[in-house]
Amino acid sequence: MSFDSPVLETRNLSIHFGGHKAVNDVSCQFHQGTLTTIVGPNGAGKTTWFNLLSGQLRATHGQVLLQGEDLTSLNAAARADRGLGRAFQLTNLFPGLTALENVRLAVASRHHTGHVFWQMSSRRQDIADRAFELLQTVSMAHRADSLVANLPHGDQRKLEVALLLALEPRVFMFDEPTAGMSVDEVPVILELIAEIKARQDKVILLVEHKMDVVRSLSDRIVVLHNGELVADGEPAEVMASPLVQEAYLGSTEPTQGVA
Ligand SMILES: Nc1ncnc2c1ncn2[C@@H]1O[C@H](COP(=O)(O)OP(=O)(O)OP(=O)(O)O)[C@@H](O)[C@H]1O
Repeated sequence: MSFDSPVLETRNLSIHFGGHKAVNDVSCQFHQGTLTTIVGPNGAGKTTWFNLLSGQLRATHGQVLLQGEDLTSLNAAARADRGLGRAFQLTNLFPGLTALENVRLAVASRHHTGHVFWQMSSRRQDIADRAFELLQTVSMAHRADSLVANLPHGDQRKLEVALLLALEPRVFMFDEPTAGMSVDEVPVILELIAEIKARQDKVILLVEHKMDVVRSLSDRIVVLHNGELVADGEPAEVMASPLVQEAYLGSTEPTQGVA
């Protein structure tokens, strides 16, 4: 593969529920070091398209390729193993474990650490150290021993990012990472995403309603409408398009609530 080859690609990706084309013929390429935000009105197909990428849903037709490998027939776990990492709005967290224990499990799973290795104290220390480091990365070290069930929503979302970082994916998929967060917490998550992007070695995909805050982060905006890709380009260009503002974003004010 050449340097310019896309890391992730969808080819004519589609899923039809009965006669309803929830995602229809979406072809897109994503390159290393880029952050793309996916927007569109409610029901446009954003989450369904994410589900098709991560393997929660199987395509009616079309393909998903990661670094040239066709993942279309693989399930979600196998795709995650290949490097497709998705934050799942808290469903990946174990509420009865502490924050640190959650991250430790993610670090151990990344390194396929089975029961025997888990017993080795040096290995266990490496995993614990890495887990604590990741908690620090998401500004959660002071919560290491808190039960996840007792954490505020914003802290749970930050923890979820730590879990994702632990898996060291090639592609990061964030579905509304700031949903339900307080005004104070939003910048923390955005800063984390900006840091991941700054490393220039990942692909980041974002579905996010708060376009005013993510616009500066995005290299590109893809607009879905009725399951189809209707605009794709640099943020300023896409957001300025009257077609996109009026027909697809439902507003002539591009700065608020457009996803
Ligand atoms: N399992 C399913 N069975 C039938 N229809 C579905 C299924 N999943 C999604 N849909 C339909 O597909 C369309 C796209 O839904 P999707 O949730 O992907 O939209 P979205 O752009 O993420 O919307 P929102 O911004 O409201 O989250 C909707 O019309 C939805 O009702």
